[in-house]
Amino acid sequence: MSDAVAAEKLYTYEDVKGHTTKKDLWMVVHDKVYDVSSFVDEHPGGEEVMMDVGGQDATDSFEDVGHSDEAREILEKMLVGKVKRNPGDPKPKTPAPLAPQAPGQQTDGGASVYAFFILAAIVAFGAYKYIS
Ligand code: HEM
Repeated sequence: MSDAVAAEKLYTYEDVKGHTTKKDLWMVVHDKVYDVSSFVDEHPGGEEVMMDVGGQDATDSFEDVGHSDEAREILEKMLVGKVKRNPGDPKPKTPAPLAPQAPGQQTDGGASVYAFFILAAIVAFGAYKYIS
């Protein structure tokens, strides 16, 4: 089935919950439904963790590991549809928004500027020693 067609299919959490065995394992990641049965055995992180989230929303577990782009490509190939949310179902998990930067707060950019000056001072000191 092509991704375009698969993405049109809607499944409720009730539907997803019915697929929790190793041979028939579904999970939800970012509100999309995946049939990961073919991948359980090959998962570099082991089958146990996959079984743990079978039939459930695995977004947090998947994202917490910091999976590679390759892992995401594998995931997309197993897409079977989208979640149809009913009242009481787990809330959608959207990508973590970039934290708004409070004024005066130290930023990563600030930290690297700091590191640059330290480095520059070391180089300057080295050059001074070399010359004298
Ligand atoms: C169907 C969804 C998943 C796919 C396609 C997938 C794919 C992969 C791939 C390709 C790797 C190798 C490293 C990388 O490329 O990032 C990996 C590693 C890993 N995965 Fe997953 N994964 C899935 C779900 C999960 C879930 C739900 C967990 C739960 C915690 C998990 C835990 C891990 C861990 C701990 C590793 C690291 C293994 C190691 O380096 O020793 N994965 N996964």
